[in-house]
Amino acid sequence: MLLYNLLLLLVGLPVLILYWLVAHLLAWIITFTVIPSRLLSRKLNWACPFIPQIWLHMGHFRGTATRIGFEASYCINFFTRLFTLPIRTGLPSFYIVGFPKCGTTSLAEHLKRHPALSGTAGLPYHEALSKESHFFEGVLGPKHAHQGWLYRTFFPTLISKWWAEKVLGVGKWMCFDACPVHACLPYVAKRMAKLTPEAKIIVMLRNPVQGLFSAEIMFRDMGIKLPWKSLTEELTHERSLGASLTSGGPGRLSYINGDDLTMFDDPRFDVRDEAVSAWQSLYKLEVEEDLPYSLPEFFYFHLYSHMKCGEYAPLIEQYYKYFPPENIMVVNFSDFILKTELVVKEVLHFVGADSQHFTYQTLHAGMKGNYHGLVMHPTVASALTAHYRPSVERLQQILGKDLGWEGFEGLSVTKTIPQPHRNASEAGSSNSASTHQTAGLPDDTLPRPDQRLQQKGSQLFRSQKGSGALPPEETLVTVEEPPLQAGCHPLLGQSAIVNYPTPHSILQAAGQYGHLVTSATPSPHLALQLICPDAPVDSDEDAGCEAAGDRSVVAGTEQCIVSAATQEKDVAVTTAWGSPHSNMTAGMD
Ligand SMILES: Nc1ncnc2c1ncn2[C@@H]1O[C@H](COP(=O)(O)OS(=O)(=O)O)[C@@H](OP(=O)(O)O)[C@H]1O
Repeated sequence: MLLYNLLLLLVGLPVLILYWLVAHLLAWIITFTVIPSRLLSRKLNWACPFIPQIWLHMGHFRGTATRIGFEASYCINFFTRLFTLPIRTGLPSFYIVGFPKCGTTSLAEHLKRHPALSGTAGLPYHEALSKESHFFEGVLGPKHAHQGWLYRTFFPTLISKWWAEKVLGVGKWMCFDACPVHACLPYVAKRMAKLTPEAKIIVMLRNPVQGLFSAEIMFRDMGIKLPWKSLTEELTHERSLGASLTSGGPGRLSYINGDDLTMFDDPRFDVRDEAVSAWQSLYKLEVEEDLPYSLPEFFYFHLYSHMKCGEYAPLIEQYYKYFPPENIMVVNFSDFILKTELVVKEVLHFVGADSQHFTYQTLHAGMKGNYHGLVMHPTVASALTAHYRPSVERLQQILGKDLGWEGFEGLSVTKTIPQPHRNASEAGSSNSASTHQTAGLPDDTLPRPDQRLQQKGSQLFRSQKGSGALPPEETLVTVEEPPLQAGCHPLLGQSAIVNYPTPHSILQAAGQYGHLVTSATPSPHLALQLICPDAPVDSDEDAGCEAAGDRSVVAGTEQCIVSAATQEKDVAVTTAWGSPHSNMTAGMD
């Protein structure tokens, strides 16, 4: 063994160094003389469309100089990595998948201090690019966000492995990607599972209201002109559920507050149909499919997407769908900042790194925001808190614990939901499906805050569990506009028992499941029903409805009864749907 190492040192190392130098030289030549470097920079600016704004903000000379320096070093770095691909064999053993502004930079910095762990091989001087690849976000172009050989270019060479394992003897070398945007993009878990089915997943979570504000502060601090009015400004036009709802336009932030469904006219929270369908279409992207060309622009420049990033539950469920639960670790930001050392050691243990070789050291908070005394306006904060309540409740139910976030007290923590599984082969995963515990939810059971509500007659409603219909005194509220393309989708033929602890949370869940027909006054007999807005009435594809035994046509729409009565605690949700709809990519080209 000693002889082998000596031989490697004397022969292998000089060869590698020579190879490294040649690769560097080539990368420099290409960067400064050839078109590919322009294309590469264009791809970077496509994936991170705010970058040009940062340069603009710096003024002409400083901006231009920074741009040249940044693009050149980015290209040199990339081409060097590309030319040394044969000695880059590692894909991540684990990921810090997100969420943004939840302490991912700090955690990554701590982990990188372990001699057996390496982050990405991106620009070493760059706080973000040295830890996050943005690969699945399409930083190498919308066509390449699934290609394993390209993904390998983001990770260190065999030299790091050899150094850690053979020279330092600190155990198995591992590399990781800590790109927090990945958790926000619902198609990513599937792609990760395909490339690295055995990988471990670390998810960091923070009070979503704080996370959203932190993101806004970061963007504004970078000089990015955000197309929405700051969250520091007061909320406009609050209306309560009632007669006025009929005149309410679609696409407003809505939430359930006490017994009221409250909506806002505030344009910041305007949720257009296209945005909703575009977001939902991301759940349906296949592993090898090209990313929608307008994805980055849509992602970074719509408050809607940033808000969606804070609705952690359906996004986290993607990971439970494609990875075994024992491979997923959830870190609460509040724990992380209070007990950093403990959490870091837990993470090291989770990923299988020996903490004997690690000495904890206090580090500065990575990506710390410059708030300049700014605070979110209280009306906005309380609206957002209320908006996120259903999703946080759901999250707590998935995790089976109270996250202790301010404004989210008193939510249910009964661990209920994730059960079914995902066919691993569909993701190309080698994991056995039976070992997977996944959310019993469809790919795109996303909260639908953008419903136009209308009073409706009780004939819309049919109770399924037990015998009868709702008690006559129940008033039914139907969401019937807009007939969103993606609103009805995907539970096709599945069924699940979901435990909703209060009638209230049913209302919330109904909001998540799509179009809602439910009682305005929650009661133990509360029921919910989903409408498939434009499923063909006589289509064969409506088998789901038939299986559920309930189907009716009202005002040209097909109704699929989704669930029936609750008896305070349990709701049998038999999902049954009409056909999912086409044109799921509305709003994106
Ligand atoms: N140790 C510690 N204590 C307190 N706060 C901490 C710590 N580590 C990270 N942070 C805060 O985490 C926020 C940055 O999160 P991320 O690194 O995930 O941001 S990013 O998505 O990568 O841009 C950012 O939050 P804000 O300052 O509120 O913006 C950091 O300050």
